[in-house]
Amino acid sequence: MRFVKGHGTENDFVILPDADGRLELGHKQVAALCDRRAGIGADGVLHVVRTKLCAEVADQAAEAEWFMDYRNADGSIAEMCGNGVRVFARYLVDSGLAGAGELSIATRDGVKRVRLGTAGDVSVDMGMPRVLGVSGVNVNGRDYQGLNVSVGNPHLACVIDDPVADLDLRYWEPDFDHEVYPAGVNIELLNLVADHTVSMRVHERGSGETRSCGTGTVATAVAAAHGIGETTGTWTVRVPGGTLTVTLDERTSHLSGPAVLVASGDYPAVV
Ligand SMILES: N[C@@H](CCC[C@H](N)C(=O)O)C(=O)O
Repeated sequence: MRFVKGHGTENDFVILPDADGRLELGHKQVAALCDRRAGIGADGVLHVVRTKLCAEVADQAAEAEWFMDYRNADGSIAEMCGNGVRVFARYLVDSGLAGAGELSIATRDGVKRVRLGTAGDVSVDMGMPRVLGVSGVNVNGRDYQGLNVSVGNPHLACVIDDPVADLDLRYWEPDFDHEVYPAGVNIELLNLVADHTVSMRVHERGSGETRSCGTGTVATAVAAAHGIGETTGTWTVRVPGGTLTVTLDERTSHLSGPAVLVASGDYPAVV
């Protein structure tokens, strides 16, 4: 099975080209591919398949030839992945499946418009994030409150006073409100570190702590802006794997940053 490996600010993905929709990807297969010791290793899988072949998104086929069928490292399915869609676009262009410049990609959260810049950056129109209320989470005995933000997928973004760099999240099993988040949640913990600049750590649903999360940085920007009484503006979000830029306006949000392909090869079998 052919694969390509890529990442966006070290949120890393196994890309599986499957133009004709022949691959049958189950939870176990995805988890085996993403295993960092026994597999290729990644935070998730980007299955590249023609939109018209997938019933769940076939209505997007007129606008977007390719569907980003995203899976978390544990094999679970998510609606959207902000870094994933940027890496997916990089793959389509570098492999000749799409022309450079702007392109549309089908996702479970609808068609996303992506633009490849000349300096290696990839930007995506993430749509209008929705603030759904407030909720709480316990981190190693400390209770934090945050904003419940939908960026197509669910987030709890908490502005906290404790420095995020000092948090020990190695054995953390997020303790969140299951009535608010019946399908699980991605949790962002953030500090304001300068004007419109935040440091963020994230625990992703289905993948654990990752070094970056695109939808998470959008939720983070929304929560940070909310904390200072704003709803629009440009935010720099520092994550363990690099830096992303989020712009919020009255209609939508944009996410921008690097997206690179680092390896390709043949994987012997999908177990
Ligand atoms: N890393 C992604 C988000 C991937 C999906 C998430 N774990 C979920 O289950 O909702 C991003 O860059 O947005």
